[in-house]
Amino acid sequence: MKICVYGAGAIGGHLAGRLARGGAEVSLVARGAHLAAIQANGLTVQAHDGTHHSRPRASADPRDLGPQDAVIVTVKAPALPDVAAGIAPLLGPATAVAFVMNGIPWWYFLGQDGPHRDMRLPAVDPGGALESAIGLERTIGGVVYSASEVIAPGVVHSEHGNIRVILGEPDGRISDRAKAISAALEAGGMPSPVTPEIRLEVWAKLLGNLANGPLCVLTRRGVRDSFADPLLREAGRRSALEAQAIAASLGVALPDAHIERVSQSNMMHKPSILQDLELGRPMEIDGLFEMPLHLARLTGTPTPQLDLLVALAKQTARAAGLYPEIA
Ligand SMILES: NC(=O)C1=CN([C@@H]2O[C@H](COP(=O)(O)OP(=O)(O)OC[C@H]3O[C@@H](n4cnc5c(N)ncnc54)[C@H](OP(=O)(O)O)[C@@H]3O)[C@@H](O)[C@H]2O)C=CC1
Ligand SMILES: CC(C)(CO)C(=O)C(=O)O
Repeated sequence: MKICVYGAGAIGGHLAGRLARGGAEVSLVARGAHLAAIQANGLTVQAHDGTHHSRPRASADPRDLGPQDAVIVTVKAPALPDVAAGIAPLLGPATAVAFVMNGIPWWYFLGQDGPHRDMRLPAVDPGGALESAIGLERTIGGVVYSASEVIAPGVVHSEHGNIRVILGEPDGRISDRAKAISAALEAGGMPSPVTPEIRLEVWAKLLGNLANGPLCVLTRRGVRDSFADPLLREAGRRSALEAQAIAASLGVALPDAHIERVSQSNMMHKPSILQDLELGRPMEIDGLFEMPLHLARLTGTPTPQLDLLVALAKQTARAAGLYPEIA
């Protein structure tokens, strides 16, 4: 299977390494020193099951890579407009595009029954660029569990954990194309269930991002160090409860076990949004923090703690020049 990973940093690098290990014809779009290192020395993934080395085709320019069976998009949300502008050369008539990222995805309400059917989300798809360039028909949703970091150009480190990539069609069908991507990932050692309920999985993951993300941005420490303070662990639990209430207001019922799971977390890992702050990269505030709160306001769900923590995290991001100032 011919698969291109678009934005092969921490997560995309891990997935590209897994796909190569499983025998897929994998290529990747990356840039800068990371790309130069991959082109010169190959891609190294340090994971719980060993260190994997591969030599995927790599370029900053999708035109070098040509049409694919599938594209897996793993950029940070602020880079999505670049993907919309650049992806055309990778698309053949039947190319599927899986968005394997955190946060509320741009396609969330498209084709979904309910009061918000077909509502567009300009904060995560400015100007509808992704919808125009890719469209709902090609789109597969994705959720990834893999605490990862680019620790040196060309080298991705993944903290031991219950890694997986959950894939799901926005309309809930279990499609052959999702199963094919899943099989390619699993062949390389990445568990990859295909679910009929991808929106539930989006929220299950977001629960964790909202529980630890704003707090870790404020403490500037990883999850374990932040949650070492019982008061902050309890604050994380309350954020998760508020996120659970937003999901419920949209008809997504997350079991209480998820609250316990995220508030018991002892990950050393620094959430990727904190990695961005530390490295001076645009932060995924809108998809991960702001969009869920927008949906809370839309459904009249009170989120007093998240309102405060996200406002503080946004100030931190603004002060670092990594999130737009209030106009
Ligand atoms: N890291 C983690 O542990 C986890 C992350 N996630 C989610 O996964 C997604 C990806 O995160 P992560 O892998 O950490 O992000 P990274 O920043 O590590 O990876 C994204 C990569 O895409 C590259 N990129 C962006 N735009 C372009 C472009 N136009 N052309 C070529 N390359 C481009 C970036 O390059 P550059 O660095 O130069 O910008 C970077 O190497 C996010 O939604 C994140 O929230 C989910 C679970 C865990
Ligand atoms: C922290 C983690 C692994 C889960 O909340 C994550 O999704 C991230 O780093 O962005």
